[in-house]
Amino acid sequence: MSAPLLRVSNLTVAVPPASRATGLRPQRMLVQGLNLSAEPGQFWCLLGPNGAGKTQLLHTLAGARPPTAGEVHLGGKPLADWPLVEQACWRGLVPQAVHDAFSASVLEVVLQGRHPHLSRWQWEGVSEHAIAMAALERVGLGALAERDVTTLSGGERQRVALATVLTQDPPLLLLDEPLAHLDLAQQQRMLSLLSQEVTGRQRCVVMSVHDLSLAQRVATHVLLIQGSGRVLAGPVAEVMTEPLLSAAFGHRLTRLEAQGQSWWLPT
Ligand SMILES: Nc1ncnc2c1ncn2[C@@H]1O[C@H](COP(=O)(O)OP(=O)(O)OP(=O)(O)O)[C@@H](O)[C@H]1O
Repeated sequence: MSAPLLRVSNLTVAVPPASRATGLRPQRMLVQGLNLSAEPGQFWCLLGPNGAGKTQLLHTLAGARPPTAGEVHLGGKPLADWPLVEQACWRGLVPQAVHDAFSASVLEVVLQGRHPHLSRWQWEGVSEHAIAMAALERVGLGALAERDVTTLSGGERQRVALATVLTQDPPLLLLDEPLAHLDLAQQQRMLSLLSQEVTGRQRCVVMSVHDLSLAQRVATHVLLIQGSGRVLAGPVAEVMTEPLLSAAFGHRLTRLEAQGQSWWLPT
């Protein structure tokens, strides 16, 4: 049997204590003892209140910060054993916000997604341009290919970040609130695009999101950060229940069924 795409064993993610006057206090546990396996064709939504640890967990899964304890395996190999360039062929991370320090065209930025696939001195060629342009068309920004990326709106920049990870085309996509700046129509468009990647191309997505109704629509599996290091990981029907979500968010949440879909409302 082949190794899972992503395997997390006994993972702990902790940050320094919240208050400065706590020199001797232990670290604050965001995630403690997490185990999970994620496979191609699965769409994981990462849920939890503000400050719960979604970003820290995604960055740990991406290898952008070391685990406090435990291990992350990618394709059967510890993350730390992957050379960085090969790691980038396996997983892509779209951070919550991107700050562009320099002017560059939108196409140049999206083309960076191909860099892990090129050898050290190789320039992007016709096929790299075609892949990058196709990704830009998919996010509806083909017409902005020549625009300076620093002139984009927040929602446009977020779609450029998605086009970049589509151009990178890793089997595992780690996305930190990729819908946050998008209007309702663009949210639907990007979600169906990501679902196509999962169901049509057997990619695996792990995406943090605050809109529970959107999560319910696409998730096959859910990671729910419950506080004090507890994280529940499992199939969507087992984790997205009224008692579990209400307890995690500290507010009563109700699921309504309408138009063949589930809608989550605070009550
Ligand atoms: N270097 C650090 N030192 C101390 N605390 C930190 C550090 N980095 C992150 N934190 C804290 O860790 C917690 C988790 O942060 P994280 O960004 O992962 O939350 P999140 O679930 O993504 O929140 P949001 O929904 O608001 O984006 C927060 O309380 C944050 O203040």
